[in-house]
Amino acid sequence: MARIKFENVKKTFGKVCALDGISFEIHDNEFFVLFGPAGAGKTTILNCVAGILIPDEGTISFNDQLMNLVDPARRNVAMVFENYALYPNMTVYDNMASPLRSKLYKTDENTIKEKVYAAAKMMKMENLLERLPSQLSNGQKQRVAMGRALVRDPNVFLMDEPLAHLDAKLRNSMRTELKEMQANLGSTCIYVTHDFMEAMALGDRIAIINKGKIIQIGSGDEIYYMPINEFVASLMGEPQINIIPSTIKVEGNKYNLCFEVLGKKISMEMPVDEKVMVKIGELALRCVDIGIRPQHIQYSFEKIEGYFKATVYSYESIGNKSVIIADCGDYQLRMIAPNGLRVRIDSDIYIHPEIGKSIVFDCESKNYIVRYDEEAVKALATIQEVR
Ligand SMILES: Nc1ncnc2c1ncn2[C@@H]1O[C@H](COP(=O)(O)OP(=O)(O)OP(=O)(O)O)[C@@H](O)[C@H]1O
Repeated sequence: MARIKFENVKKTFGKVCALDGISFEIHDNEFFVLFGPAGAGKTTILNCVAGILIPDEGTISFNDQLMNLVDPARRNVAMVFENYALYPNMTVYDNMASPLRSKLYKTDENTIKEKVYAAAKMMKMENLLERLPSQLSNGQKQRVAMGRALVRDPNVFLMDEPLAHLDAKLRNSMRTELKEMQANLGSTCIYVTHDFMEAMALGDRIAIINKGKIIQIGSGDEIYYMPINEFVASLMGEPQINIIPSTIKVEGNKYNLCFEVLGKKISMEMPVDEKVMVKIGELALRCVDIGIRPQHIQYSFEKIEGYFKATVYSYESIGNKSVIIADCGDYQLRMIAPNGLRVRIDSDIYIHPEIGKSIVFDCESKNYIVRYDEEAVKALATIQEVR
């Protein structure tokens, strides 16, 4: 298994800059997730590790050994793709055995049998070995593709959205199996996904990629609770974080948060949190974006003191819960609600954001400034690292 290091790696395709001088290091045995929007550069990173692409600039090394010019076949990486890439006319057994029968890894048939059966056991598909790919479900095909990667002892597993084609239930169970498998093998794994839940569930660390740049690297909790900017905050969370453009008015030792809802000025006293107050004072903050997760917005359909009035824009189920979106004028607020409520679109809704759980962003640069309970969140991230 390997430590993998990128230093100032740049890769362009004509005028498109797919990787814009990125640097990062993946630890030995780490499950490292690449997470970001379409076209961010995630697959290009995998292809550079595999040797399918050669960087224009910068270096890639495995365990401090320079890899830029090493042939893909000699890098000993195992790739698992979204489209499985199985040989249609070979049985599951032969598909799984195929890497060990290649010229480079030529292995005797007894050893192949041992390895194929061990991988089949791990992927719980011993009963499928005689079937052809056409006789398998999508989930089973994906297991074969993983099993085929497992028969070798690769430096690194590269997985490009391997669960994307599976239904939600299977995706959940495969997620758990994948994590278990990786822990058992003690392997380095680079995993690309668009799915926030998958990134959180699998990644020892997550790298947020956008426009060929690494925006933030950290544990799921670290990035979720302390996103470096509003872009990262909006990627990390479903439904997306709410942003309320606000100003801070200081009256004596009171800090009031002022914002508009449907043309009406609202003022809420900011709860006292030493770190937040010190930052506001130090930076003389006046204009901020307040980030609040949907689960931290209280609502009622009856008037309540301290709640402000907005209008219901939509109410939609997202599985085992629903999301109410309220129209507040220049912006909308998302909040979590149970399924099965009788909610009328355009009706009044009374809202109370829990400012004491919010994140404060700079309204111009959109960068993170401070959050409530920052010390507790940092401690949580440290506990994770120690684990
Ligand atoms: N062979 C290529 N020729 C031209 N442009 C390419 C090529 N491969 C990738 N690109 C461009 O490089 C950028 C990064 O692509 P990449 O596939 O790495 O993104 P991604 O993050 O994996 O996206 P997705 O999540 O949609 O798969 C994109 O703008 C893409 O269009």
